[in-house]
Amino acid sequence: MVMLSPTPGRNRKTMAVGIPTVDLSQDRSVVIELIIKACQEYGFFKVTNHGIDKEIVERLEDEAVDFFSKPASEKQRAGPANPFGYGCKNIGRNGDTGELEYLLLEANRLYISKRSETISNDPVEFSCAANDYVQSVKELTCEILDLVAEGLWVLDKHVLSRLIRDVQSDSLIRINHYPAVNEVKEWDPSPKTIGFGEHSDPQMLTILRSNDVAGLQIQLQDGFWVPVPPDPAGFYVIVGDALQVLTNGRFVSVRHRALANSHKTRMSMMFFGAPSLNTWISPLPEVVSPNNPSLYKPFTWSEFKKAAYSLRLGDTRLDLFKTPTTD
Ligand SMILES: C=C1C[C@]23C[C@@]1(O)CC[C@H]2[C@@]12CC[C@H](O)[C@@](C)(C(=O)O1)[C@H]2[C@@H]3C(=O)O
Ligand SMILES: O=C(O)CCC(=O)C(=O)O
Ligand SMILES: [Fe+2]
Repeated sequence: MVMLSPTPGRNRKTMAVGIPTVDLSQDRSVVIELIIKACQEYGFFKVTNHGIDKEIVERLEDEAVDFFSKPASEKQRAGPANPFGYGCKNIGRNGDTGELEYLLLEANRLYISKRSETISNDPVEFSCAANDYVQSVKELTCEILDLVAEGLWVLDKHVLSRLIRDVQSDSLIRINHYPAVNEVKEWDPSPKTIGFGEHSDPQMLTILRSNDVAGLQIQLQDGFWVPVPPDPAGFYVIVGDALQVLTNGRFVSVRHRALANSHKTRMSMMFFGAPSLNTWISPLPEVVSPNNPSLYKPFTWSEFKKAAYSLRLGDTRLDLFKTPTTD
């Protein structure tokens, strides 16, 4: 990873850094080592040679382009997002806003089929595209979680992926659409229209894919923001709060944000891998020892979600679940 000096100019807190990239076709032991390192240092990496068919991605992307190009009154039929459905500018229930519109859906087959009726004039087409995409990215999530378990020397190699494969899994899919900005102020060397404000994802793992328009940034542990170059052929992997807890803080849930100051429309699709609502979340026994006691109180995914939804987007909700001795 090459570290360059901070970008000169007014926005000093942005830095050009190479994003860790994992070619999944490499030798398994190499892949595991790279993933563990990236999750510990950044909570973020890109995967290439992931095996997901380009056509599956493009079908959902085309469906999303059709949806977002509809008149506002038609899109509202799929909204308002509370939290699921079509949302415009409002994020969550506590006053957060951004320069975007989105579709947020539960990532299960029946739910998507039902919801498709308000999203598309051809609900079967939308539903097939979304369900095929979910199935592919869910498989990728599980593959990565199995590699993580192996890399952490966890005895039950599928302990993490089983949570996502569970039929009751609370995983979500989100498609964000950031409209093009007509007028980028020429005099401003670092325009910063916030599309989606800084936050960490509450779930275990997020798989993000975008079109070829920039905007995503991740925050390093020293506070610097790093722009992530868009790569429509790759997928970005984001460690979420739940995986930070399961690994007892060895992995970091990375803070990230999306800027919306491009002349071109940006579109991103996220799969948020989460366990079922009644799953207990606490560090895996293999990452806890007398020298390394649990940093978090056990909680259910439902309790954590409730806390997340009662807070603002940028709040560090994990603070509420730390064991008293760690403060
Ligand atoms: C402001 C909020 C939006 C959010 C729920 C929350 O209260 C805090 C977490 C937010 C977030 C961030 C990652 C995902 O985009 C999301 C769907 C999630 O699970 O947590 C959003 C929530 C949302 O937009 O409903
Ligand atoms: O749209 C993006 O690129 C990021 C959005 C995001 O982080 C989210 O929806 O949780
Ligand atoms: Fe996010």
